[in-house]
Amino acid sequence: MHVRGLTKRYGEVQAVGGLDLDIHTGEVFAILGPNGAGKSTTVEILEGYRKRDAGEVSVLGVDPGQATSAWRARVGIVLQTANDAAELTVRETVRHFARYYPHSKDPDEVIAKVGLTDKAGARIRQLSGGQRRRVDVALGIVGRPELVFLDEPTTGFDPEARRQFWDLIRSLAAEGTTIVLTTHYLDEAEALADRVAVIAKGRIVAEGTPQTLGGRATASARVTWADGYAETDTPTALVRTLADKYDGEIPGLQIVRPSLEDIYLDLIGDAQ
Ligand SMILES: Nc1ncnc2c1ncn2[C@@H]1O[C@H](COP(=O)(O)OP(=O)(O)OP(=O)(O)O)[C@@H](O)[C@H]1O
Repeated sequence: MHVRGLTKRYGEVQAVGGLDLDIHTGEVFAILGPNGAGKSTTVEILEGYRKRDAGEVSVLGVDPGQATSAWRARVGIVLQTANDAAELTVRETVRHFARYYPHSKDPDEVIAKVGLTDKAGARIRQLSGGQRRRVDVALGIVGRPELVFLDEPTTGFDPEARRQFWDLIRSLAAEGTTIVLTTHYLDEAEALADRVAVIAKGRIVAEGTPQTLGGRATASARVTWADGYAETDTPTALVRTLADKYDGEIPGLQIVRPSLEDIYLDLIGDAQ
């Protein structure tokens, strides 16, 4: 996926202002950014659901602005469940969607994969919010897409459901599916993403692996021990000195690098 100079305005609001992005086949890519940063606008343009004002966009080798039904069948989009499906059962809904695609997966396998086998006969309206999100995901993947877009997929999930969902994403990724997700949960980005991009005010302000984003891996470390603390770029040297001083184990030793959230908040703060 290749994006250059992507621009979108809504009247006076510059939602996306010259955004460049490359997402590689088979990777899990997370798009982070504060409310109103332009994430949904960008993703909707990539999905072919929104027109851009300017810029070059290629998704699976096709301009989504000129999308054909053959291209759409290769792209999985996880939307919020439409309420018109409320009276159908989970199995009926997934079967119904499977028929839209030329090479769809077995609906019962997909239901099992999202952990809804026990609820396959339940009506959509009888499901909890988290269970409905799983139906959304089932509908997004039943067509065997090469690329899946997930917009804030785990909002409203309980911790166990989030972990199960992460496993599902990992298993999709292991099958070679490219995954683009937006999320406000930095632990989710860290757990799932090969690479992340931070968008602020319609532009990418940083891009990298969750481990190295914004200089995270080389950022100064905070070393704390029983009798003191220090911020240092050379924690190993400090630990060596302390080990000599204590002649062995350093009491209460902790070495902390900035979390992804620390880095993210710095990046967002700088962009304001
Ligand atoms: N249909 C629209 N008409 C007018 N303005 C819009 C429209 N959609 C989005 N915007 C504006 O464009 C900007 C970017 O919105 P967008 O929804 O892309 O942000 P986002 O990063 O997805 O935010 P969130 O994290 O809240 O979902 C915001 O200022 C928003 O108010």
